[in-house]
Amino acid sequence: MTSNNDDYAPSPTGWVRDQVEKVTEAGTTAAVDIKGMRVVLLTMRGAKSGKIRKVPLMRVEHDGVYAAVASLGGAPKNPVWYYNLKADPKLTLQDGETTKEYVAREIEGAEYDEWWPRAVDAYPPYAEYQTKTTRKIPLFVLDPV
Ligand SMILES: C[C@H](OP(=O)(O)OC[C@@H](O)[C@@H](O)[C@@H](O)Cn1c2nc(=O)[nH]c(=O)c-2cc2ccc(O)cc21)C(=O)N[C@@H](CCC(=O)N[C@@H](CCC(=O)O)C(=O)O)C(=O)O
Repeated sequence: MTSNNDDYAPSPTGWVRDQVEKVTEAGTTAAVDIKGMRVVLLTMRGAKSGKIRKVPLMRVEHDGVYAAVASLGGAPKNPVWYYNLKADPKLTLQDGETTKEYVAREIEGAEYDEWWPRAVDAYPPYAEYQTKTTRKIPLFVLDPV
């Protein structure tokens, strides 16, 4: 997946766009946090526009494996990036200064039940978000390429 900037489409959400800019300028996701908790930066392809989309998420990692939580603060609908990854699961994830390629795989059942507590451990507000919606917050495991 190329990431030449001419087809990069910044987030329309100001505070998110600012965090992406800070990470890009500093060259590390350590430049930002949410309530002191760590953030990773996903780069993926827009499902319809084909543009490059950069999506910061809370850092959820276990034994070197990352997960992506499509929480959107417990909103009734999935974030749009969920549909990007369903359409094209190839992405890169930047953690600190390191960026690697992954393929996103939505998980369910026992694997979901294994990963949900890890997500809540990494960012406790996820538990509250899940109480705010009947939508089951989707989880992706990111398999290294
Ligand atoms: C606002 C919308 O964003 P979204 O994809 O719904 O994602 C919403 C949020 O999840 C996203 O902003 C996250 O980065 C917010 N966010 C987290 N969001 C989470 O869901 N979970 C997190 O853990 C999380 C942590 C986090 C930490 C720091 C930070 O700065 C932001 C964080 C958006 O960008 N819309 C664009 C379109 C985006 C897009 O991908 N369009 C597709 C079309 C897709 C389609 O229509 O099917 C395309 O380009 O083709 C627009 O309206 O122009």
